[in-house]
Amino acid sequence: MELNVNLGKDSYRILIERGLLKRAAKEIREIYQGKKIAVISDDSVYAFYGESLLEQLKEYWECSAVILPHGEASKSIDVLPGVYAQLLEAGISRSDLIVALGGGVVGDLAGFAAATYLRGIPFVQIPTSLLAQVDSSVGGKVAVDLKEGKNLVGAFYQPKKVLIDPDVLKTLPERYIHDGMGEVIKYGCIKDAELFALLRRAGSFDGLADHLTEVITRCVDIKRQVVEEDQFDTGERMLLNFGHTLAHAVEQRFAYERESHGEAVAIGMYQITRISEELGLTREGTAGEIRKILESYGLPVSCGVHLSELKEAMKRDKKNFKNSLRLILLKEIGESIIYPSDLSFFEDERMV
Ligand SMILES: NC(=O)c1ccc[n+]([C@@H]2O[C@H](COP(=O)([O-])OP(=O)(O)OC[C@H]3O[C@@H](n4cnc5c(N)ncnc54)[C@H](O)[C@@H]3O)[C@@H](O)[C@H]2O)c1
Ligand SMILES: O=C(O)C(=O)C[C@@H](O)[C@H](O)[C@H](O)COP(=O)(O)O
Ligand SMILES: [Zn+2]
Repeated sequence: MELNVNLGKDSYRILIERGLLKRAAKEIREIYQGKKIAVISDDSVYAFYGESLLEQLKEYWECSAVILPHGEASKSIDVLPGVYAQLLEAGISRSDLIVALGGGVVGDLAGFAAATYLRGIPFVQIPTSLLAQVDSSVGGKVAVDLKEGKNLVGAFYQPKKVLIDPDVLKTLPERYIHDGMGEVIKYGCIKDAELFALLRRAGSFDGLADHLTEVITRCVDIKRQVVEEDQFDTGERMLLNFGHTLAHAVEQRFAYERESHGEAVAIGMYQITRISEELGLTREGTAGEIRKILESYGLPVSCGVHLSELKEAMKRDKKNFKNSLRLILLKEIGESIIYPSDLSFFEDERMV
């Protein structure tokens, strides 16, 4: 399966195919004929796929590897100087290439390093987690976290190609299968009632086995369309942030150590829909449907925190405009809207 992201001079192809990782070098050769490649990965992913990828790449290029500890802590601004130093040490120049091999943490960090090192060098995404395959590897949002909030330093910087091999999900720990399903369910909620129904029928990730490539493709295709329409997040693209105003605040509240991103998005989607349904902004019964599907895919819907504890972080949401929050709400499953509001939408004493 092949999709083309049409963004003028920043256009690129996304390939989705089982076994694709085994011919990554051939695919990269189609867009890159330079001298050196630096692969950025994390220790867990590298242990499974790093050496065999480097072996392939070494047939054509001089290769080096930057290997970070796995986990969200590696997506910190404090990690960047070490990454830049290793790129310099390997002699990576503007005409060389970075390959991001890993989940969303690696993809976001390596993409931001690529956007900023020497004022920008090209990069390729090889996403290995479900979340990265359905969401983070596409669209060019690259970023690092600050202790004050998620993704607060970043750029819009598109990859030159995205290589998605669903076979690598066989080694993904169960927690991160669930985590990725948070974003998959998000796509159903905001834009694709049919996808939501398919997920509900399948009932669990194992039940989706026969549809996995189709589900990944469907999510990526929604993201492609949205990004083509609004690359820089000034309108339509904000819909992809459904659940994220609360999610990012929950992640920050526990210093990125407790809820994973997909878990926090699950909590955010359910809780904001619960409130908007109470306010009569969302069709009755929607929050219950979201809760049911999230739970069936092993995701949480609450985290035992008062909304008052999340407000400082929500003030830093990137969608905020002139002191007003822009919330993403559902009218019903499959139809989302941008709803201008303020912090009074979130009652201090409510527990989420
Ligand atoms: N840029 C975007 O548009 C975008 C979209 C969604 C999420 N994100 C970001 O993505 C990050 C979360 O990404 P994630 O959920 O992939 O987390 P992650 O990158 O930490 O990966 C999860 C865990 O799975 C391991 N792993 C990954 N692939 C594996 C594989 N195939 N086999 C074995 N282990 C594997 C990793 O080592 C890690 O321990 C968050 O920082 C979030 O903000 C960005
Ligand atoms: O691509 C987008 O746009 C998204 O909002 C996708 C989100 O799933 C993702 O978590 C993104 O990184 C959030 O962006 P942010 O601008 O809220 O930091
Ligand atoms: Zn997200």
